Amino acid sequence: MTDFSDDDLKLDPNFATRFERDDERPPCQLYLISPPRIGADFAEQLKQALEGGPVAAFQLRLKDVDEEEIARAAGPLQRLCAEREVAFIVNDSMELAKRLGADGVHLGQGDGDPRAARALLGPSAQIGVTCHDSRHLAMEAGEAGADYVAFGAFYPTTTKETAHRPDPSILSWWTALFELPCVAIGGITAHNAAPLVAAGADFLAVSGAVWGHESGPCAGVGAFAGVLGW
Ligand SMILES: Cc1ncc(COP(=O)(O)OP(=O)(O)O)c(N)n1
Ligand SMILES: Cc1nc(C(=O)O)sc1CCOP(=O)(O)O
Ligand SMILES: [Mg+2]
Repeated sequence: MTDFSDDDLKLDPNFATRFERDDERPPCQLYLISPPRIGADFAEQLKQALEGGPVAAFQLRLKDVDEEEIARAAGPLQRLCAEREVAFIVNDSMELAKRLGADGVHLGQGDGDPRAARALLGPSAQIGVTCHDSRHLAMEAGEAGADYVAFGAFYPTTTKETAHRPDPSILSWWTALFELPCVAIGGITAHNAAPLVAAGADFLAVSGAVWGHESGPCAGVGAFAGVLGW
């Protein structure tokens, strides 16, 4: 692919200010991300979260946890998701996604090639790719067969150290040009999500605002009702 810089790709200066959601696209949906570490009661917390409102996908994102432990934790969570038709996505490892029979995998820039994931997981797997604040990375991911591209971190977050801070206009730019869904991630709460929805995010990926909600994860999901129009 031709190597454009992201500045080359900002062809229309109006993209910087055009925050009008394309009515042809499906409504923005919620994509839950697990906390980086979970306790024995997490299946109950996930159950409560899924009672709070419609959730399209759940990503098991455990950090500094041994793969066998992740596999043991996954079973009950995967069953809860299957019962509610919530896509169960594994973070980081296409091999673990294969082993668990997950619905898909989320790959960061250092987590492997989406083409290899497709070959391993098959045509129906949902493969997502982190694209930070880069139009170029997003187009590369699309060409490599990703099912969604993820931009972030839109807001400060304590869930993870982040080095990129895209402007919401990247979502408008993406949705004006491509049908492939885009995910917004990073520090998203029910209170700051509106500009991302207006800019065209197909999914809001959220962790801390749900698991850390003062009234629990059911209320944490429910808080998004207004901004997501449930
Ligand atoms: C939906 C979604 N978007 C981005 C990420 C971040 O992935 P990555 O860059 O690999 O960082 P880690 O999550 O592995 O710390 C994600 N997990 N999910
Ligand atoms: C996992 C992750 N990836 C990010 C990125 O920018 O790629 S930000 C992030 C953390 C998401 O959790 P919270 O909703 O608590 O901020
Ligand atoms: Mg990763």
